[in-house]
Amino acid sequence: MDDNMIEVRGAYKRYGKQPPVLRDLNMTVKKGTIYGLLGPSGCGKTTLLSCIVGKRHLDCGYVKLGITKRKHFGYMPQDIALFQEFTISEIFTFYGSLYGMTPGRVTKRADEISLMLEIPNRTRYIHSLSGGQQRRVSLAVALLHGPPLLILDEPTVGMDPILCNTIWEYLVKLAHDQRITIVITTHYIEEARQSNTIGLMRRGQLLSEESPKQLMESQNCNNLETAFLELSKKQHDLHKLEKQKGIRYTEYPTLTRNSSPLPLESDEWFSFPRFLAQLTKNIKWTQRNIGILLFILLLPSLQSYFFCASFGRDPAHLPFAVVSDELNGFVKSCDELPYNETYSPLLECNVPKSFSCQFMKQLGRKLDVILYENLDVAKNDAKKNAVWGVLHVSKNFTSSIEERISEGISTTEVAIDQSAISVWMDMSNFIIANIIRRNIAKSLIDFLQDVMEACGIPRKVGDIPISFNEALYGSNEPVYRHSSAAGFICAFVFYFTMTFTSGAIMMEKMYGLLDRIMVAGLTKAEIVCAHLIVQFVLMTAQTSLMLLVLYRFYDNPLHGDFGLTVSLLYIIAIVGIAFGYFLTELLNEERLISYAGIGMVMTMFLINGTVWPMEGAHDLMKVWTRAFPIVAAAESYNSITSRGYDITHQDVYMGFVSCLAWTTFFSLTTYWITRRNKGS
Ligand SMILES: Nc1ncnc2c1ncn2[C@@H]1O[C@H](COP(=O)(O)OP(=O)(O)OP(=O)(O)O)[C@@H](O)[C@H]1O
Repeated sequence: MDDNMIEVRGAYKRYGKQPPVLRDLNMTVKKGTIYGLLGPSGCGKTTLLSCIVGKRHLDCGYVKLGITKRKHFGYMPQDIALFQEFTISEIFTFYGSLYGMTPGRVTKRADEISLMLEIPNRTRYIHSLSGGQQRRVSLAVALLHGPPLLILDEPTVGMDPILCNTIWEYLVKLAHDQRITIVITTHYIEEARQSNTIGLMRRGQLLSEESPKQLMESQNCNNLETAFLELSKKQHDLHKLEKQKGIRYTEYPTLTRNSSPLPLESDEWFSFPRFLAQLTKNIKWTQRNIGILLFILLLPSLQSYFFCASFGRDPAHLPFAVVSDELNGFVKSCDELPYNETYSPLLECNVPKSFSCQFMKQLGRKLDVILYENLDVAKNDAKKNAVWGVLHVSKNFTSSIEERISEGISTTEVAIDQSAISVWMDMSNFIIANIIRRNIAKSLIDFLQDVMEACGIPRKVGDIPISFNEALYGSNEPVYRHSSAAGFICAFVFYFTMTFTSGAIMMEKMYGLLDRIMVAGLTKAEIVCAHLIVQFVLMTAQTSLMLLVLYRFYDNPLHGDFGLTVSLLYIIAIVGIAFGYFLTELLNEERLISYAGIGMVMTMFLINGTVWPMEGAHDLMKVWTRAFPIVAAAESYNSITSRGYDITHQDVYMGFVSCLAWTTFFSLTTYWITRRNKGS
């Protein structure tokens, strides 16, 4: 190994169940040399490099390196892998900090490399550069810290020949003067003439590893293209022969996943300067995307406002038809009554002239009463959805009610029938139908109490004989929104943190940014901590605004300890973050993560009591849904805010326990999937 910078022996690698990409591959790269790795598209060059830099595990075999630290790599991936919202200078500063360079050294190196690579003004943003310019910046990042080993995946694609030549001259000089080892892949075979060694790769194997001169001599030709063609033909003929003889090409070794260790052990698990570089980058990214930031900050409070302003309020202005036979044929409306009161011989007091008018007066406070003359026309309008229903009062309503009051149990059958109000209703909307029924019943009681009062009888006599005392929890006039608020808040805090986490991670993952910064030495712990800090600042701002809307601007109940309430929200946010990480590892595709997130939050709304109390669910559902993330937390939140319970109450602490359990589950599963993915 002393002389060698890279040794790959017996390397096998495949993705899932697909045919192997590397099979029994051996490779040797000498220190201080340029190794040109050539081969057709899809032959496995990038896969081999990703195993060398430790992005992936080999299935079998090993990679040995002559370096001991990640920052000894200078890695330029095939993708541009640069943060688009940053300037060239900021990119240099970021990577310089990861590599532990002083600001002065970063500037000095950046000046040198920028000159050689003709990098544009360093105040320019990456997104404003052409593809070729971005590629040059990407190469500059790999060269920045002057590492002893450079791994460059197609650095010259899309560059003009003069610049390509300059780059090659520079690389040759690096290898010769500074004994830097360079592995470079390229599709331009002739370009690789300047390498010390050329590895020709085909179908997951190296066909040869020789100097360009030896290679051409051994294949009796004077250019590398023809040499590669000759070797490919020989490999093809050999396979054909082996096939004819019934020899199987190579058995794929039976192995367990991740059976080969990564070539470099991780650096120290946490370095403060690296963490600070990542944190600064995250903060800058958030500042640069002010639109997204405002959206993230304001959406929860806006949703809270929509929730409070529209959800759970009693529906108002519901049109309802009334047909009163008392009026028809006598007067057309209550306003036309010649006088309001009359003496009732039965009750022996002055009572309203028409009880149906008195009843309508009460009903009109709760519904939009529309008086009809004809019952059929009213019913027809109800069928046409013009009114929510029809209420019919008989001709002798007033006298029969009087009889019911005065005669009590001796009331005649006729009076009982004629005092009954008939109703036909559109029952298609559960909530509206029940509210109307409640309003009609309440109006009748209020009207009867009015009559009692007119006759000097205590109003109470007209009430139903149930006394609803002061509510133990909540109010005697319950508001539907209050009972849904807990489920709403918990589900939203979970969803927003999950979305922000998965969005941030996927943004870095998608363009190879995450791989690149990890190859540069950043550890998962540093990435997670830097993310958590930004996430917690945002989450604090989001939650404060949300709480302000819910509890300051609107009267949602908050009877329990405020500190406990906020602690619960933070712990729910942690579950959201853990779930966000879990999804990014499990699904690895933004679209699928969005579907999963939306699916999860919709399910939550259905089973955490936001839409309907779970007391109405099937017995089996009641049991397992309690184990679902955030359901126990929503119950806990409701118990704290509506009932004022403290942490010693089972309903409260079970919410915390459930959140901790789910966080642990998501974290461990994410860790396991991450390790598994490295092997795939
Ligand atoms: N993450 C992945 N999952 C599944 N298959 C993959 C993955 N990455 C690469 N492959 C497959 O592995 C094979 C080798 O790909 P690789 O990118 O290593 O080739 P390459 O020689 O670098 O190609 P190119 O020169 O076009 O970049 C290809 O068939 C590719 O489709």
